Amino acid sequence: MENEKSKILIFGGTGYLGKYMVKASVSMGHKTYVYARPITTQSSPAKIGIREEFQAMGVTIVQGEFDEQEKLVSVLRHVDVVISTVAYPQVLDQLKIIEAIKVAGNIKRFFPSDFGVEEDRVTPLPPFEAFLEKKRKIRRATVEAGIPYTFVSANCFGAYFVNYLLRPREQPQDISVYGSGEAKAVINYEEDIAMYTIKIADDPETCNRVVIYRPQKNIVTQLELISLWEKKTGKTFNRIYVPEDEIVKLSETLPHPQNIPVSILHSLFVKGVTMGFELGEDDLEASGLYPDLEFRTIDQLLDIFLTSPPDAAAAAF
Ligand SMILES: CCOC(=O)[C@H]1C[C@@H]1c1ccc(O)c(OC)c1
Repeated sequence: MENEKSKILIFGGTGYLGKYMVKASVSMGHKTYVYARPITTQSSPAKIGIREEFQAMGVTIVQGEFDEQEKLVSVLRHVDVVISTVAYPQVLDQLKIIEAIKVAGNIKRFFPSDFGVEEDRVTPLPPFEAFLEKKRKIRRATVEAGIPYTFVSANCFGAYFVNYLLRPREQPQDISVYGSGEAKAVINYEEDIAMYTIKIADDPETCNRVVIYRPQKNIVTQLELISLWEKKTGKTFNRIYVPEDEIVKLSETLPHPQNIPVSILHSLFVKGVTMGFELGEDDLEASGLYPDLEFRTIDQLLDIFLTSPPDAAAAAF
């Protein structure tokens, strides 16, 4: 039927953003599949638990590796849309997904694992540049393969960075401020990043486009974020400023991969790259696309932290 909801396959579905993506896909009525590495005796209880949770939600889990092309093609033939949220170490494995999509021939939209800064419009410190170069390689391979795509820049994951910057569970007296603390950053709650992505998946207007998630109310500086948190908690924090030249020095002296997160901090909160370019008339900005959908504001996200704080996480590099 024409307006039947797409069947969605998620790679990285048991990972940090992937879990939000799977839940959004199911809650928005899509038949949802997850391609995940086989469970082994080394698998963590959390990885096992999330699969049981997904199965209880009616998610179809297909266990396999990226180099099992026949299995990839077979599961691709059951779906319409592919969303990849694989972590950085698996970014280049997406070349195998692209090859399988070419063989399958039926995929109507592919979202490679972007979801951060708009990687084609930033020039960060070398360690982050090398990280983004791998993501750009996947974007170019997707276009080269003629696969219908949407490239998403969702900017800063809200729960991730509230935990990273404010460390609410530790209730610290001191909070680090990178650079002046006055650079603007775009911070979106992961649940909304997932919901908008699922909505975009079935929207023909967003095919072969870059979509930027930059709602006006979610643009904030570190100092504004800290002040808002002080107001909500009734606490005051010491701002411990980390000068830009110290951050740059760390990006040059720390061994790989520790030099990557410090370079990302520099881009996001010293240079303010998520607000580093004007949206042009060719750019699609998500918050204006669907009147029935709204991003939660930073204020609302901090309220969530007051009542049921999301767990802290650490990206893999
Ligand atoms: C400061 C530590 O940074 C991270 O842990 C990684 C997950 C952050 C990230 C990685 C890649 C990105 O493009 C991005 O854009 C906001 C953010």
